[in-house]
Amino acid sequence: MTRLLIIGSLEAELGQAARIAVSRGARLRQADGVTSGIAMARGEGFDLILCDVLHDVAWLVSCLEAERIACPVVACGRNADAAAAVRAIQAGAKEFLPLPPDAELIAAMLQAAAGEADAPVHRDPAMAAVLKRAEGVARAEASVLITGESGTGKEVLARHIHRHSRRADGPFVALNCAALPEALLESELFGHEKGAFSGAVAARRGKFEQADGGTLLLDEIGEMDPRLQAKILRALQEREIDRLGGAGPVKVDVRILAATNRDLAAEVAAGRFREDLFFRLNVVALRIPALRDRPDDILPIAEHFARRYAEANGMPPRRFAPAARAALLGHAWPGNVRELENTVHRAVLLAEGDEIGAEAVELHVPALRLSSAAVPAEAHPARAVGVAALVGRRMEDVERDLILETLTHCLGNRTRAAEILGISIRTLRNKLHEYRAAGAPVPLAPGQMPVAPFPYAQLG
Ligand SMILES: Nc1ncnc2c1ncn2[C@@H]1O[C@H](COP(=O)(O)OP(=O)(O)OP(=O)(O)O)[C@@H](O)[C@H]1O
Repeated sequence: MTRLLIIGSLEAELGQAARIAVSRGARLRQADGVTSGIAMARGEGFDLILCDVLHDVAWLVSCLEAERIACPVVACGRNADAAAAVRAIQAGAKEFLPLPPDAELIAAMLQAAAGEADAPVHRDPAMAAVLKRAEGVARAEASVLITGESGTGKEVLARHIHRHSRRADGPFVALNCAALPEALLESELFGHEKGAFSGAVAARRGKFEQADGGTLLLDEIGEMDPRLQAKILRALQEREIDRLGGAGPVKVDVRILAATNRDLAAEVAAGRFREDLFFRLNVVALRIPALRDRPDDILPIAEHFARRYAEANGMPPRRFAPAARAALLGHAWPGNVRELENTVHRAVLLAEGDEIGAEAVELHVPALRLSSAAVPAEAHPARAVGVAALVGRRMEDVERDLILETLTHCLGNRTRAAEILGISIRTLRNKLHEYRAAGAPVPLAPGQMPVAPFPYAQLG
């Protein structure tokens, strides 16, 4: 069920939108203004916020960002209000919904917000077996530990489990445990009272409370520090949590799914992960195979994304030419489905003609394999590589591989890659020039067209 917050008066057209949303199964809350809307969003989780452009959409988006409340905002307004629509999109709204509302458009929006479009696409027997097992355990209440390389679809599988569970009508809440420093992660998980620490200007419910009656996915759980691991264990055992600065425990009814690309058993053996929490989470274990180990999935998933990105860019759907299919099938996909998605997205934009040809399918040589025989294949992608695996390699090779891999991850976006790497754009460009001169494949910048004969041979 999609949890929808409407900011604006429900009289007239917005009320019509609300009725359509409810008839499509959304759970609706309404706020009269941005301030009361933010207060609600702090307390409960929403999948989508619909905000009338009569209110300050830019302020709404920046408040959500400042409070790290991840929720897409769709602005809506009367048809004639084109300037307001442009302003809303510039302010960070995901889309603009013209009023009076179109029922199909609202249905599509709700579906996208609920992540329903991302039901796992599959054809390979290896993946079918994982999904069958997942559906089998979905209706139980046990915790599930989902493992797999980065980008294999662990979150997609977690949503699938939620949808097949008895909690399907409750919220699905996901939190990436690696994305926040420890102190923030703690208040994000358990919430805090007003004044619990400097900067806690208002009380806030944590993810556990937001997920009450539903499912909480703790992504990248292997990155969580031991003190928080102990708190998670207590939440699992006692079914209650303590808000930071709170007066007493709060009961929560949450099913926990955990995901990691690490080998948690090895982390336990190394003393970095609590054994008791591991056993508690690992009641059911699901391992998603790497994409290269389920080759029959490659084309169906590629076709799925080709359709989706053509539609999103207002282009007609096109098929892959035989040579493009062969190229997709022949690649090792170290970045798994995420890499395939990015590759297809780019191919849809680059392809000219009636079919998507091989020249539009840019496959990056897996950076970590460029130079080193010392790094085992399963050590890819870079995030999964322990420092020990790098021993024996030259510093400048590791640096080059890291830079190229980061750039690939950012779809060639130099600014973003430099930001992630913590270097200046100028340094990045200089290095890319060097690599290109040495014959390494440098990913194109977005919008940069490849020149024959070698699509990567571009200025950095
Ligand atoms: N079977 C699939 N069908 C359709 N889309 C998929 C499938 N598997 C993954 N995706 C898409 O690939 C991308 C990566 O998936 P997801 O975020 O679930 O991976 P992950 O394993 O959780 O990654 P990470 O380890 O980085 O957290 C997402 O955009 C997701 O929608």
